[in-house]
Amino acid sequence: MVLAQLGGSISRAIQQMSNATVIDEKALNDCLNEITRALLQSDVQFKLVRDMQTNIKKIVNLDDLAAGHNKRKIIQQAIFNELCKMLDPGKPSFTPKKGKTNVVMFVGLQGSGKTTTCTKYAYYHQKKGWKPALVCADTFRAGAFDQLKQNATKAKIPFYGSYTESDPVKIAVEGVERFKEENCDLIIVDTSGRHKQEASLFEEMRQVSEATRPDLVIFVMDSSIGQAAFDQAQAFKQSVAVGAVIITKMDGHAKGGGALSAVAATKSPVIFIGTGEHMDEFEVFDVKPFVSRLLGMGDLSGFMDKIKEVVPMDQQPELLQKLSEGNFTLRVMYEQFQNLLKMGPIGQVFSMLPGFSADLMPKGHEKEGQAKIKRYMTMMDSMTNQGNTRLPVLELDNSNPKLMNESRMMRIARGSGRPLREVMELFEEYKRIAKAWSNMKGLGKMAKKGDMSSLSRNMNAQQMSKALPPQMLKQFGGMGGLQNLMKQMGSGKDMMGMFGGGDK
Ligand SMILES: Nc1nc2c(ncn2[C@@H]2O[C@H](COP(=O)(O)OP(=O)(O)OP(=O)(O)O)[C@@H](O)[C@H]2O)c(=O)[nH]1
Repeated sequence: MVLAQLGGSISRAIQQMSNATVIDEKALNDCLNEITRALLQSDVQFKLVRDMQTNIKKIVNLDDLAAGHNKRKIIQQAIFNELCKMLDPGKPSFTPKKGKTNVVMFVGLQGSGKTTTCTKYAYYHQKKGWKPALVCADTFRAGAFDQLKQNATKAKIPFYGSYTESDPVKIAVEGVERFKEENCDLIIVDTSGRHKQEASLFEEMRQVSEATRPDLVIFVMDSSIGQAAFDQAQAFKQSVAVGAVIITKMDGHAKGGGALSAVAATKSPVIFIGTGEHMDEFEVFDVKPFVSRLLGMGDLSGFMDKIKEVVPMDQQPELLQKLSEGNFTLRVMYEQFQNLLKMGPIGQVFSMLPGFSADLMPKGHEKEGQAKIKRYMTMMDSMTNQGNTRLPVLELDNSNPKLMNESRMMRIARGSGRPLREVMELFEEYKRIAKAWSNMKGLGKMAKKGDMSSLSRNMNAQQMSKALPPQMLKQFGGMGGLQNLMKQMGSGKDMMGMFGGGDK
């Protein structure tokens, strides 16, 4: 069961309980049993699930709730809170301070994605203006240094390691010293992984940790680890002071419930998740939006954050303005293509913008996607604009598709050296994106005002579902999830409303 299915099962259990004529002990028990089953099937540790059930029962004392109390909402709130609690140990992890020396050590089993994650972590911070550096203290796996070196070179991050030295402690100390001298503010030490928990791995890890005195130890865990997650995470925690967890391969078909167990075992928060093999397939992990999404309640603020992340700062107000006007000219499309190309694989995120479907930059076919976009841009370079024509109509700034008659298309094809068929394809693509864009008009206006709750007042779920790109709608848990989210926004007060619905 992948996490999305887990969310679906929990939401269904809540829904079933809500459909009961009276919410009594039996309805509550049925609901909790259903949730327990779903969590266990997702590899969440038995004890955690049992504790969750007990806690909910303690909070929701049906006998004490006077008539008129909204029992359903109280139960729903309790479930939401308990899930958040499972993922949130209650104290934040150490946060590296920019400009100061921070040493961060990565630990985990072999193949968990540790080396890849070290580079992702470095790259993430580098993009935010940090000066990261990578030290390869993995002398166990032949090729580990080459892998780190390759990744680091690609991301232009300084690295340190050795082909001949076999003592990981020595390499770690030398590397950390070197980068301290070079004033790097984030020194990342990658350590060896082994096939399974073994004494020598833990001893080596402990020695590296003792010698380098890291400010933070991050435990990297593959999301497919299953029920073994709790014991494994705990074993690492007992040897070194694990302070944070990163879960990798969340893009796969793993059950993912092990994440919940790892948090409990290490009492450390999940700080990032890995969502692919690429350097930037790496996301900051936030508990509440994650649980909201898990329960199919969507994460609208996440969408707006993503716009902020992918669109350059100086273009954001302009983009929101254009979104709110719904006036999608070819020039707007050209500019967004430019952004998309600059971002490379992160362009996946961009596909959350209206119309910019994943088809434009399909996962695993980014190169082809980029080539197509470049071809489109070459053709658009041959369109009339202020710089290259004295004609009264500037094709690039026009949003009327009727303007593009055959003679114009032929001229563009000739000018760009591309076949007419491709120019026609470009216009089809443009019309499709422009339509999706115009549907977003309302959302753009509200986003500009910063008033998300007005969404529910001004748009119904049906309109909204049309306005959203399909993959985003999916993320909200489809039409049902969107309805729930909008109800919550309607009440706008607290998380309780997220589950929507009338009183019982
Ligand atoms: N799909 C997917 N693959 C990932 C992710 N993170 C890492 N990988 C892949 O997992 C495999 C193992 O990753 P490594 O970084 O070599 O693992 P490691 O834990 O450093 O292994 P050792 O150095 O042997 O301990 C590689 O093929 C990575 O590309 C992720 O988030 N998603």
